[in-house]
Amino acid sequence: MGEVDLAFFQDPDHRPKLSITEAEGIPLINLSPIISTPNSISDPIAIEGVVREIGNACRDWGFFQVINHGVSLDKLLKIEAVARKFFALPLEEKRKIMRDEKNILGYYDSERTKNVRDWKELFDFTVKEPTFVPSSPDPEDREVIEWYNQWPAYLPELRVVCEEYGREVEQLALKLMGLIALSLGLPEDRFTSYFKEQTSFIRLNHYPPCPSPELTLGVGRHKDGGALTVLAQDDVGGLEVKRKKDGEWIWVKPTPNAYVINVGDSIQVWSNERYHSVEHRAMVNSEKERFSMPFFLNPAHYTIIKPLEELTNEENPAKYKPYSWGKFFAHRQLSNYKKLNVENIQIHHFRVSE
Ligand SMILES: O=C(O)CCC(=O)C(=O)O
Ligand SMILES: [Fe+2]
Repeated sequence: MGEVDLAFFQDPDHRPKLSITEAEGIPLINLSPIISTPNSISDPIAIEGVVREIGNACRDWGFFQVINHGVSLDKLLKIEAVARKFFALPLEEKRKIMRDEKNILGYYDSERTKNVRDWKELFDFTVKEPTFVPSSPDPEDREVIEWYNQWPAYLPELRVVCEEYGREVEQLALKLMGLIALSLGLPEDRFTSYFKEQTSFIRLNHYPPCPSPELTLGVGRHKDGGALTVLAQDDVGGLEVKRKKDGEWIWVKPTPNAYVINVGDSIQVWSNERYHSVEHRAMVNSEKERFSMPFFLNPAHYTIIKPLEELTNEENPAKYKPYSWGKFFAHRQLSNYKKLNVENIQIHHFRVSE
């Protein structure tokens, strides 16, 4: 990536501010009471405390960080190191495993968010191989296709390290869904069946230094469409979250060996807006490259997403009409390739008007 092309310029309203606000940061939650180690005894009071903290964070912020999360530091360090090696490969090597409209997994360097180019390159891989997804967003089209991972021939360790890491971070994501269910007064396994044939994937993001960080973003403002995102970021920082109470963009200060967790659109709908999926974006800077790694926990493609019956009643009727996760997801993926003239699909398109 050399000179900054106009396609990367954000509209003036959406350009990053260079002064950083981190006065009231997102909550930091210690998961040690729920992560069992061979000698630990689970303490119901401590677990209740964690559930309460998670519920409050989901309600007030839609974002939180977790420490003592059970993912081994060794696996995290290994994947960070191999991600650096991968992005340092010559472009022609990376482009050999380029993703496209049909084979969506692999390398990509021209992603758009809300039709503006993001200053980044990425590598996507799925944790369930193959992953079944609808072939198109068209509701009449019943065809389902299979996604397979693509791995670079010159870096065989990438596959091993990514697969090992994926298994651990998936456990953390599912555990968090259990805690979120409890925080909503539901059984811990309330969401489990939605993820049997999950469409989750992991993304390795590389944000190279950018000569015009005041005009561009590494990822433009957006909400994550799935259930939950479990993000590892390096110590450079750049993630910003739109604070619910006043709409201010807040810098998420990197915490060593912590994950940043955010509620996705699906939880907003399932919870009938007890919890909200919140906008976020990633800034770039002119000096340092940055790496981040989100795990997007997504339901099976055939999941119909709608407010849970347990959380709705006559006084609090469902705020959303049911929609197919697979078709929503297929629509989102397509918009990464085609410059759309209309707004990308959003959950508010299914919102029942009040
Ligand atoms: O890199 C980051 O900090 C955020 C990435 C992100 O929000 C995304 O990929 O959805
Ligand atoms: Fe995101």
